[in-house]
Amino acid sequence: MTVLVSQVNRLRKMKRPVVGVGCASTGDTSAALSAYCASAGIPSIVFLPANKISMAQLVQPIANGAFVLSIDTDFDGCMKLIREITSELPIYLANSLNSLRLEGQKTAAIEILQQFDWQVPDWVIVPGGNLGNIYAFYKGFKMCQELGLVDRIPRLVCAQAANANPLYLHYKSGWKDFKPMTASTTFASAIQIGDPVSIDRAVYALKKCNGIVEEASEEELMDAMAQADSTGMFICPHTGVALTALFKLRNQGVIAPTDRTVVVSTAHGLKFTQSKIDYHSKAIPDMACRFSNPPVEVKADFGAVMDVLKSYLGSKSLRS
Ligand SMILES: N[C@@H](CCOP(=O)(O)O)C(=O)O
Repeated sequence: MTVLVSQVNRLRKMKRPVVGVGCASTGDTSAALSAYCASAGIPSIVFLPANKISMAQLVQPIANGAFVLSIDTDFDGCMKLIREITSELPIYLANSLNSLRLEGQKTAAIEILQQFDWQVPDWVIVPGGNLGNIYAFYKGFKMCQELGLVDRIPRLVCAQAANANPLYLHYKSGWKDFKPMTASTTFASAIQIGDPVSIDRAVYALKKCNGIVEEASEEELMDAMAQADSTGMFICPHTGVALTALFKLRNQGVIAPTDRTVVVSTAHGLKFTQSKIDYHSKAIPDMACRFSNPPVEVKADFGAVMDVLKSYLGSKSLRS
């Protein structure tokens, strides 16, 4: 996002008619846009689907002084509106159909290679909603290959929530006609997108790298998130979707035990505390919440606390 906002800053200094920068968002793009615009002193305008993003996501553009429109539609409806509005008003569109976003996003691929000392991973798994990221990763890896920094590129996996899986269905149909859909509610709310703007670029990227598309049910993604958190991470539900893809592809033998695999994590878990609390309280209808860790309620009494602790420690020593 800083690449795009820096460019807008430059355009404004050249007296080009850009009054503000706008985006439709499921919560993360809007946070980044409003922060960088606030820093640069540029007005930001964000279109958000009403009641479909977390409180922690909503508060960021509000706090950063963006003009926030909470619109009674889903992300795809917001996206359609912002495209129409930005073609009428001098507002610069910041969603990932803008190639400046992709230029910034592709640096994640370069960082992966650099952090692996230019050893190419075998697989990179990326959660997919509006689908700018999956194309940007391909573009970054391809650029490094063309520059001679690496001699091959990884196979990419795009991971979608089963409730918002137009790319997955397209892949499973053998890349026949793409059918946009109305995405259903998913805990992976940032990828609750049925009509992704970068569909053509994503398909191109996946074909070029012999890529795969996987999907995760609500239970699978929440279980994966809880399992990851129990190792000391604190991931978002979208990363849970990507981890599910890893589990599935390992189980199918597609990804081998020795394959070096990167799972891309796209948001901080603290943005999604409500769904984590609901999971650990087993408060999600029709979900077993197999890895839940509910808090134990106990009286403020020494004996009562000793009892629950002894029982807890006993279960631990039995296991070890
Ligand atoms: N998940 C995104 C959706 C918009 O995607 P973009 O990459 O086109 O900005 C968000 O957080 O808003």
